[in-house]
Amino acid sequence: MTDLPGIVITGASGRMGQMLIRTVLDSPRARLVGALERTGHDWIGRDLGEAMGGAPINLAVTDDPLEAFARAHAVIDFTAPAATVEFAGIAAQARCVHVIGTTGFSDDDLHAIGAAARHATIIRAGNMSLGVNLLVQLTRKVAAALDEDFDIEVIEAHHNQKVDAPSGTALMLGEAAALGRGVRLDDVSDRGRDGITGKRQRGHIGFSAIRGGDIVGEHDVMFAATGERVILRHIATDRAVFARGALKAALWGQGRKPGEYDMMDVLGLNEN
Ligand SMILES: NC(=O)C1=CN([C@@H]2O[C@H](COP(=O)(O)OP(=O)(O)OC[C@H]3O[C@@H](n4cnc5c(N)ncnc54)[C@H](O)[C@@H]3O)[C@@H](O)[C@H]2O)C=CC1
Ligand SMILES: O=C(O)C1=N[C@H](C(=O)O)C[C@H](O)C1
Repeated sequence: MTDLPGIVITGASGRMGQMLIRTVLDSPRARLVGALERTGHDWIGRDLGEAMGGAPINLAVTDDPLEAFARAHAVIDFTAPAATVEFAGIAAQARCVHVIGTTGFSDDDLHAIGAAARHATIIRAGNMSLGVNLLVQLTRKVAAALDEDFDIEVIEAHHNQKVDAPSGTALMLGEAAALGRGVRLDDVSDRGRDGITGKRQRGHIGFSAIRGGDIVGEHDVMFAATGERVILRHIATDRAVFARGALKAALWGQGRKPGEYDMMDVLGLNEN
């Protein structure tokens, strides 16, 4: 039992944090060794099981990442960009695998994470579900097969608490479409259309974001031509799909050499 990889969950009280804690506690392949929340949060110092509304599990929620990461083999982190950048440096010092599900990073944030990955095993993906990672591959293939007569639009829908747009998944899908077309997403991306936008430009990739209620996560990639449309779609109805993927990544990362990996590596979906 004690030989099982020890996992720390950051953002313990969050939507994903709680799902991840349940997933690790239910797993026969890992053990939960820490739960982290931000300083000042009312869960700090409380027993995690009780804070989640159940029986005590003899594990207190902490706000000290140094102390928590020191006893972990992996940290699973679905929090916010600033926190994740800080955790990347600390996880690298502690020599534990850092699984990053957080989205909404700036270019500077991504640069800092890349620097940490010189000394640490980091697995980062805007979506950890098997279905979305398959959809990414399909998107690249369809974009390569259909020419610019097909306008590409990425449409995503999420719950009303989400703070970033486009979603991390939408950006993964946009990158895949751009790769399939042999262009850079930055050169063809259309975001935030409003007002007199002018006609759509041929070859551009558009993004639209819907926010409402408790939508877990829905993504369409539309290829729209004159007279026909192809639509690739993924609908997540349960956050467990992300948590299972993240735990799989944490276990896959054990003993792996330092570097930045993604879920394609974990799932064996990378193609030559
Ligand atoms: N890659 C994937 O498969 C998925 C990614 N996400 C992403 O995960 C992130 C979190 O999503 P949710 O759980 O819905 O958000 P949430 O707002 O419910 O949870 C975030 C938690 O992080 C905590 N936190 C913030 N700063 C912290 C710090 N410095 N130390 C410790 N804890 C800190 C907050 O207090 C909160 O409890 C978002 O960026 C979201 O887009 C969400 C679902 C799937
Ligand atoms: O914030 C969320 O909830 C989700 N975020 C990820 C994203 O930005 O794509 C993954 C999933 O869609 C849920």
